Amino acid sequence: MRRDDPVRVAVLGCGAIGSLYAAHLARVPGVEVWAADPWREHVAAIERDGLRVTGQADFTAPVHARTHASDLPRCHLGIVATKSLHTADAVTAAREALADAAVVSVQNGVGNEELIAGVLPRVMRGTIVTAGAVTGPGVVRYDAPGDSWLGPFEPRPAEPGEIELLARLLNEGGLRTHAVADARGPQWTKVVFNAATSPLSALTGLTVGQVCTDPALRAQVEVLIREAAAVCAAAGIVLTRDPAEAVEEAIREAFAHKPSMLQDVLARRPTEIGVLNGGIADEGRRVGVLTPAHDSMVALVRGLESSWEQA
Ligand SMILES: NC(=O)C1=CN([C@@H]2O[C@H](COP(=O)(O)OP(=O)(O)OC[C@H]3O[C@@H](n4cnc5c(N)ncnc54)[C@H](OP(=O)(O)O)[C@@H]3O)[C@@H](O)[C@H]2O)C=CC1
Ligand SMILES: CC(C)(CO)C(=O)C(=O)O
Repeated sequence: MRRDDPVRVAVLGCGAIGSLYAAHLARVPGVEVWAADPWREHVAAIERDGLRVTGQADFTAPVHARTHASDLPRCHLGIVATKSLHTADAVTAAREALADAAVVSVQNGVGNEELIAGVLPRVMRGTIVTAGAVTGPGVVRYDAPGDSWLGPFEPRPAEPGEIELLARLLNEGGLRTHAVADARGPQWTKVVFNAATSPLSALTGLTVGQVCTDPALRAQVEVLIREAAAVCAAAGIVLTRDPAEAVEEAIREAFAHKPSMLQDVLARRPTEIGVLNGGIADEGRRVGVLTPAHDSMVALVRGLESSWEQA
């Protein structure tokens, strides 16, 4: 990269999270953001009017958008922000644009980095607590701020300088981000929180704050946390914060947010239950810890999904 060249960042999946990260990065001088998303009206609106952020921030940023990742130029950095079910397709379609890029997953759950590394050379683990939802073509509502953590994906790591560069650009754009040497702790800490709260929201229709403040549901949240924490302990994964603290923070900062799994249920899309509670259950089997509560969540959410096919 020459000194005066823009830093080009590709964003794959320009939904809630892709839009928030694309818009914040696009307002950093010297950064050019290219988003790929199949939704034609959204892409057309972004190209025409820019990407508008409402809610916790209010600005519009110039983002290039395309419906096909094969139309993106060569980029230095990539952000994968599709749902996990679409990770493999998204990176495969973007393989030319990202052939020499360092690429991060900002998705929830486990297993996305492995899929990205199956196609692309240098990968980062990313964990984000930022929350939002797309409210119409070209517009994303920023529901709750939150830190992001970026670190190497051990089998095919991005270079430390690339991780620091992306963290610096996100910080300059207004999203507080930490470059860390080992991102597994933050990632599993978020997985535990999501797996303890998102399926309960998805099954009841309640926001994250409502789930965490309803005494009966909160008791289930605690059971799910205890089971997941036992799996992490047996697997040698060190959580970076007490999940109970994350629950309190969600009540304070994101009370009215509908978790992305609830957004999926409301839109009758397949959820990420398999990479959240399913990921914990798989790890539990690997290390010999039973996970009946997470198994129940997987069965219930999968049952809900299959009811749509049968309706
Ligand atoms: N929403 C939130 O507040 C949070 C979400 N997350 C995580 O972030 C990730 C993204 O979630 P979210 O932004 O909510 O999801 P959205 O559904 O809002 O956005 C995903 C976007 O990716 C698009 N897409 C699907 N397939 C492809 C493809 N092959 N190439 C490019 N784009 C594609 C989707 O289009 P289409 O709809 O047509 O399929 C959609 O527009 C998930 O892992 C989620 O768990 C993490 C923290 C908070
Ligand atoms: C923002 C948060 C933490 C809410 O549960 C989330 O990860 C999601 O919506 O999936």
